[in-house]
Amino acid sequence: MTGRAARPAPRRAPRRKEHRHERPGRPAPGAGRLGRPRARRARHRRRPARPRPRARRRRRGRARGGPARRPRDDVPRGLRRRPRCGRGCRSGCRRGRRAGAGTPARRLVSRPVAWGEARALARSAAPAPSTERVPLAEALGRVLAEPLVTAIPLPHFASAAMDGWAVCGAPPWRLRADVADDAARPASAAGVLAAASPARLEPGEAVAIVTGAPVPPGAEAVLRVEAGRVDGDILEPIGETGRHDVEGRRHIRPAGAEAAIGDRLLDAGVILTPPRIALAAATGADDLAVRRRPRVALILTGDEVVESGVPASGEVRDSFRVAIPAALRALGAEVVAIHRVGDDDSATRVALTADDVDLVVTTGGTGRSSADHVRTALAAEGADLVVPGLAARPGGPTLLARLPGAGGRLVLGLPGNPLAALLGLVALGAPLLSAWTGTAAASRTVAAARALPGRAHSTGLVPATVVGGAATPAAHLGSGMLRGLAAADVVLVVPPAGVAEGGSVEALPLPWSG
Ligand SMILES: Nc1nc2c(c(=O)[nH]1)N[C@H]1C(S)=C(S)[C@@H](COP(=O)(O)OP(=O)(O)OC[C@H]3O[C@@H](n4cnc5c(N)ncnc54)[C@H](O)[C@@H]3O)O[C@H]1N2
Ligand code: MOO
Repeated sequence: MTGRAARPAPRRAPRRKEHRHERPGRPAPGAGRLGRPRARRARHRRRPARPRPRARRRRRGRARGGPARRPRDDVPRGLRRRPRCGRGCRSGCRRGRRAGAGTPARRLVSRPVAWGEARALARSAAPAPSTERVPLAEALGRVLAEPLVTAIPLPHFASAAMDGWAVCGAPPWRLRADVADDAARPASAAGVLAAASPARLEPGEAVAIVTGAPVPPGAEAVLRVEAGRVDGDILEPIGETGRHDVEGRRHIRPAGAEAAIGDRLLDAGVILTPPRIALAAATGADDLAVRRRPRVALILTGDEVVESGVPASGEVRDSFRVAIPAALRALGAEVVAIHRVGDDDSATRVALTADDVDLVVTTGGTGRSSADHVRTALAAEGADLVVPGLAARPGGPTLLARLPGAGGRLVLGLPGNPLAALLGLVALGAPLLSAWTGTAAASRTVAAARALPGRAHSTGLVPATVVGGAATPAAHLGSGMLRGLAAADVVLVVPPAGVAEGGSVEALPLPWSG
């Protein structure tokens, strides 16, 4: 799947996985003693004739400082590590297995779930959206839970759109002495309201006014200050501009021009952007009903992962601690706790239930080697697999599980390979969280700029750029890479049959591209 063969010797305690599919005497090219097994690719090869001696496994376990392996009997039957494939493969393939009677089907069947079904399962796993009220200052990016209906007209009084004079009838006008220039300038909203009932203008009268101030009843236009000339108490328009202001009855904003009382200004389910928050403020709102954000704990796994600086040979710089919380936030969730656990079963179990959260997201460790603990930890906690794996590449090992207990906390298990993890988030995290926060799951159709080959039995997830409605796959799309996704606008969903050049293909939005 990925170029994981050549992992050089690490500086710190290295991460090692069992080479379950390696043929004895034929090490993967480039794989040193500490190399990750290239042989993971060989899903259906036969097991080695002679399994690794027990003593060696124990030594390796101690060297990594990890706990002794959990006794098999602690692990529910459905998720035990044991040969699953009729051909002796132990990679998790369930070919040739028969489901045992009386055990929940989802636990037994770890066959990857087809794309559409997996997304539907993720949507239906979400609880109904719930609501909270937040001040406008905290509403940015939140999902509006109730329509915004205005209780006042917008604007709620007729006002001047320009600095100048409110005029009534034909020029010349007599400037009313009762209101001086400065007196017309409201010092505050209260000033505007206090000035809201100036005396009625009669034909042939004008009064000085500033932008935003209430126009007196009877005003027919505002003559801009640069388009009028005052001589004593007589006001006249200057040239074409002045005549245009007056004859066009310009520069008065009538009350209710934007909205009448009771107008629905925003629908429930929209994301609150700066102009939407400003619109809510204009109606007089101080807070808004928004969908509660699911609270998320993030668990980063992997002994080899380092979180700062340039990684030494054999170390891998963490790609997720910052990126995944940001992506989850864009999807409407909030990461409230982050745990780093090594390749350690009991630490993974502890982290799964450590926080008071609605959802746990894990990264890495979704495989079935001795260094991967997400599935065994879930099994030991009695979790039910909602989506055991995805018939899609990259991101195939992505899983969705539910822990037992009153809350039925969900766990989204993302693969460790960076592209696979982020696409797993798009694949299952996006539908889960869009149902959870009650937002519309958006996708569109684009044309394939070139033929997109399909892959038997699985959906291809292809980051692509879109220009003029035509999508071109990005370069650098290896499962362990990030350049392609960093350059992409969308993710194409390529069915197993592939897509011909010019054919239509579904394009999923990237959560972070708004
Ligand atoms: N025998 C098989 N081997 C593999 C299969 C398979 O079906 N059979 N599937 C492959 C696929 S596809 C994927 S994807 C990976 C998933 O592996 P895991 O989820 O167990 O992830 P790890 O093994 O822990 O790590 C994989 C890779 O990702 C790197 N990693 C982990 N965490 C981070 C991080 N925070 N930041 C950056 N990179 C990270 C890790 O160092 C590894 O290089 O399994 C295949 N194998
Ligand atoms: O490396 Mo895996 O398919 O890409 O999830």
